[in-house]
Amino acid sequence: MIGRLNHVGVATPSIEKSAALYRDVLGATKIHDAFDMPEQGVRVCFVDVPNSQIELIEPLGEESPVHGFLKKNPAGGQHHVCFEVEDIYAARDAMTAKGASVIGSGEPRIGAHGTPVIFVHPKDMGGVLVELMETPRGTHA
Ligand SMILES: CC[C@H](C(=O)O)C(=O)SCCNC(=O)CCNC(=O)[C@H](O)C(C)(C)COP(=O)(O)OP(=O)(O)OC[C@H]1O[C@@H](n2cnc3c(N)ncnc32)[C@H](O)[C@@H]1OP(=O)(O)O
Ligand SMILES: [Co+2]
Repeated sequence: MIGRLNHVGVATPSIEKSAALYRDVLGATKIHDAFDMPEQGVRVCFVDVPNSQIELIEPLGEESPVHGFLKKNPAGGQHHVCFEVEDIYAARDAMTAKGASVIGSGEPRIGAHGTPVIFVHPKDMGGVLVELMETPRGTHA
């Protein structure tokens, strides 16, 4: 069911500093402009790597889901992995049917690439927060 690894989410207290790390130390050549997603409580910046991306995420607002993570990991760290799926509703129903907890109401929300996403709780994913994202139309999974 899961398709391509779309991105690895990395929480950071400073997108600016983390972007400089990926550019100046790791040699990333394409750092996209950061943008706010108030409805998701994050500021986001994508760093291109061959065949995938790093998604730098900074908390936005007091209710941000990233706040708790940074309290435990003040320097930031690997936050989630995101896989592409063909049909987000079918993926959601499959997760629920297999006993994996879909976070929130279960209704997919629009993610950073403009397609619907869900999150599956780390307690059911071997300790890894898993994001499932519907593949943007016109691309392959
Ligand atoms: C959607 C826009 C963008 C995109 O790509 O499109 C993004 O990806 S934005 C990413 C930020 N948004 C989210 O992460 C939404 C889903 N996350 C959540 O709802 C929460 O972060 C949640 C429920 C995973 C954890 O909530 P909270 O931190 O309040 O819970 P606890 O601190 O009590 O943690 C419970 C339990 O889970 C472990 N945990 C927490 N975060 C992670 C993580 N990122 N990876 C792995 N494990 C995590 C935590 O250690 C606790 O474990 P325990 O053994 O019970 O101590
Ligand atoms: Co993500």
